[in-house]
This record gives sequence, structure tokens and C-alpha cells, in this order.
Amino acid sequence: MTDLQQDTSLEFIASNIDILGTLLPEQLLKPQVGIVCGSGLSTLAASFRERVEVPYSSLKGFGTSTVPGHKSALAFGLLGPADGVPVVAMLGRFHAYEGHSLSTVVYPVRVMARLGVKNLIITNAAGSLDPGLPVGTIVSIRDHLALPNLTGFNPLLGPAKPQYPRFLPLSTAYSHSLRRALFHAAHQLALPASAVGEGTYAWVSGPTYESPAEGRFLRAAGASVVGMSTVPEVLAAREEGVEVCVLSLVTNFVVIPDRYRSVREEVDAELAGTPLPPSPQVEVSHEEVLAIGKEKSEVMRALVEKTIELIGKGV
Ligand SMILES: O=P(O)(O)O[C@@H]1C[C@H](O)[C@@H](CO)O1
Ligand SMILES: Nc1nc2[nH]cnc2c(=O)[nH]1
Repeated sequence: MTDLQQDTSLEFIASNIDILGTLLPEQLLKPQVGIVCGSGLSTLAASFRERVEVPYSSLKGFGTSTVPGHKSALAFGLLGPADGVPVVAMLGRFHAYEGHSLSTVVYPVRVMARLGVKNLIITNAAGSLDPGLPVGTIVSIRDHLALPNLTGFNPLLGPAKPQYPRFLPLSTAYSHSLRRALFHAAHQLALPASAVGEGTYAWVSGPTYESPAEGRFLRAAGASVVGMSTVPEVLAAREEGVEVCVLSLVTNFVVIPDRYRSVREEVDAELAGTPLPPSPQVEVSHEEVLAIGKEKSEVMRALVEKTIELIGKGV
């Protein structure tokens, strides 16, 4: 558990930049692209060249991630051909359900922005609400539905600060040009069209997975996938003027129609001598989420790396 309200003053964040100045070579100190690694996706930083890992514990204001599949370190390095693009990755993020304040959840994004990051690729593991987005699909997020934001749990609540807009528009939160770079990257990697979809991410606080009715509700409200992270980071990044691209890896289904069959019908049919086929009793688990992350880590890594290469070329 960390503090209730993280210090996000320019001076406090600048003290981290001083610390990093003592730990990193000059060429890594001004990353252009940031990556947030979702559950089980820390391998996104596996191919960084000249890689230096800085544990969150060496920095000021960072919490500790307590979720399996999340490390607690920033990885700095170079990606892409020739000299490479300087990049930084969060190996592990903070979730509000761990007991972190929302200002702690978004703090690393603010640090990345002050280091010079202009484009942020945020990844997460998510449950699918749409039969057209099966397990293993990578979903390019084009919009979000944030019930916590609509009900008074918005990470940007608080006194106005001169460096930030008071009323942040979200109609363009998910960068059109970064999403274009992503789909160009998918084409260049010859990924089948079904491998990368598009959709709307529903942010819920967690830590419970959705009840069937909650899943149906979110789907009826227009969400394609659901997860417990990302939206706070998107808001902070947009407030900092950073362009955002979000990739959700579908690790499980939330809405499974057969799960809702009437038990009365089932018993009546059985007694009438015409039993129905067994009704699926599926339960999602974090182990399953991590297993799919591992299975898809290589394609996620390749896609993120190619996208960063294309961003560097201005595609
Ligand atoms: O950090 P992400 O959003 O990738 O993690 C998801 C949401 C929960 O933290 C966890 C549930 O399995 O995975
Ligand atoms: N809320 C939520 N988060 C997830 N993260 C991975 N799968 C899920 C899911 O089904 N629901």
C-alpha cells in the first residue's frame, strides 16, 4: 500500500530524472517511446539493446507491483534498426485494486512524459465481451468505457494545476496515427487479419472478475473487452500531452451465452427423459491469463517493436 496522494510536482519528478542520470548512459536518458507491459507481458522489453533495468525501489514515488506477472522495474534500451530508438518500458504496473492511490497508479506515466516520451504503447490482458474477438486476439483500442470515471473515481479529480488542461477531451484519446502505424506493422509482419482486431475497452476496478450479468451489461453498453487497468494511464498520458496506443490481449471470454441456461429447463428436460447437453461451468483465473500472455508474448513483442520502428519512420 502506498500513500493516498502521490506527489506529482515537477520538482519531485525531476528528482527521479537526477537519479536516472546517475544510472543510465546518455543515449538512454531521453526515451522517445514508452511501453507499459500488461499482465505476463514483461517480455515486450526482451529485445531492448543496451538494456538497463532500474528497480522501482531505486526511484522516488514508485509503488511496488504485487500482482503475479508484473515485475517492479523500468527497462531502458534501444529498439529498431541502426542506432535504434531510445525506449523505456514499465515492467509491471500498479492497479487501484492493489490498494494504490490513482495518483500512484499513473505516476510512472508522468515520469516517462517528463523524461521525453512522446508516444506511449500501453498493453494489458483483458476478457472478451465479443464472440468476434476470441482468446489470443490482440485488440487495438479505439475508445473506452470507464464506469469508475463516470461515478467519481477519476484519476484526474483534484485541484486544477496550471500545467494541465482542466477539462481534458477524450474524443481523440486513442491516437489515430499510432493506430495506423500499428495496422501497418501488422501487415508488414504478415499477421492474419483475425490476429488484430479493434474495439472499446471497459475499465472496471477489479479485483473480482465479472459476474455473467456484469459481462452482459458491459457488452450491451458497447464495450468489446474488459480489464482492470490502462484507462488511468491513458488519462494521465493525455494530460501530459503524450500520444497513446493501447493493445489488449484477449486472455479469456467473459460473455458465454450457454452459461446462462435455465437450471429449471435443465431439470425438467432431464425428468422428461430428454436431457440437455451439460452446461459449461467456466471460471477465469489469473493463471490462465498469464498462460495466454506467455503464449502470445512473441507476436505481441514483434508487433510492438515493428510499430515503434514505423513511428520512428513517421508512417
Ligand atoms: O495489468 P493488466 O490489466 O494486464 O492485468 C489484468 C487485469 C488484472 O490485473 C489481471 C487479472 O487477471 O490481469
Ligand atoms: N475485469 C477483467 N479483467 C481481466 N483481465 C484479464 N481477463 C479479465 C477479465 O475477464 N475481466
